[in-house]
Amino acid sequence: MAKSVKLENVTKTFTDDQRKSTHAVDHINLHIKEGQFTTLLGPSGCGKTTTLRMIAGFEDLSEGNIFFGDENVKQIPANKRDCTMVFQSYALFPHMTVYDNICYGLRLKKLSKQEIDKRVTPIMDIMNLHVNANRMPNQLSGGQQQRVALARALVMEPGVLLFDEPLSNLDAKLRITMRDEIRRIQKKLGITAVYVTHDQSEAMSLSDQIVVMNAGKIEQVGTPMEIYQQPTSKFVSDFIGTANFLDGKVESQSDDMLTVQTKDTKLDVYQDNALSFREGQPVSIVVRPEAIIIDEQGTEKAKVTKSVFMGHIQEYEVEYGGVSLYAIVADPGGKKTYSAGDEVSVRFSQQSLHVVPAS
Ligand SMILES: Nc1ncnc2c1ncn2[C@@H]1O[C@H](COP(=O)(O)OP(=O)(O)OP(=O)(O)O)[C@@H](O)[C@H]1O
Repeated sequence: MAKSVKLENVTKTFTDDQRKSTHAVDHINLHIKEGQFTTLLGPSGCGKTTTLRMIAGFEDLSEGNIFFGDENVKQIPANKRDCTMVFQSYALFPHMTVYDNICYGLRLKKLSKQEIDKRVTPIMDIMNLHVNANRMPNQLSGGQQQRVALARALVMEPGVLLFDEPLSNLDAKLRITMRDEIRRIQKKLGITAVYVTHDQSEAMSLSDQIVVMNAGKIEQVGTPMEIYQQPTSKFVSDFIGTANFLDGKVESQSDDMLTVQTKDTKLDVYQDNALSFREGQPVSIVVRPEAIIIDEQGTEKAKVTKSVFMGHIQEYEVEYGGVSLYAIVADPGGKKTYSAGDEVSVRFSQQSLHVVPAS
């Protein structure tokens, strides 16, 4: 049965031979609801794998507690925890057939042959693995091997399913197919999933909840849309999607509206997340590339420095008030396009602007 996962003040400090300490994970708190797909996302070294390994029980906690449902699992060894991990390296047994690999954990649990068949057959159906049942892992493609690894984890019916960058050894196209498959099966079976990746598009497409980590701490937790549209820091805005920043100071605020004075202009920005600001505070306006309207009708003058036709979009770089802005125009066919050197004006689609603290 799917279980919730709660991390309470979880900390991991590694100490090397020279007694130098690394705070890999630094007092994090997180709640993952049962049946939810949560992704830990962040740059290399931010602590995502260490967090996942602590949930799995492969790594002891330096401080804090981890709960599966109401049960504190801190003292429970990995092989006794109600969770299974799918690894980047597949970790299949090379001398066993696909079927035997998938059954391995159930045989260890001493389930009868009928019980094993009852669990394995539907999973092999879902994952389209029957044709390969008698093959050895080295006779399979990378994608097929990862499917076997996933099936082997699923038949255990774990309370929590953990994924450590499971798709990073696959080519780009197969990664997309497999991630769709993982999401479909996770939803169908209602499993609680915790997934580690540094690939933002993977995180966006898979997750109910994204946890953005930076230097051992959690920067922000939210749905993919919240993380993209209402980032709470420059780090998150820059890490998820592409962001331009216009620096300025809060001039005034009322209810859900902030007026920000930048070097060249004054912009009103809706602010609908938990951040609060004071007048005079240095801030940055996050401007997504698709929020920039380029034409000749506005008063804010800019100069095109780069223009690239990409088929479905036109990419621009424009020089505006000493800042280089990256802009994209969707569906450029039929719209006027501009070339490097053209004088244009820029406007910003107000709905897509967002304010974060300057640092
Ligand atoms: N066994 C260890 N001993 C010492 N330091 C470690 C150990 N494992 C991880 N670290 C350090 O802890 C920090 C977090 O590492 P972690 O592997 O959790 O990051 P990550 O976000 O998963 O990175 P990546 O995407 O590169 O795998 C890093 O600074 C790393 O060097």
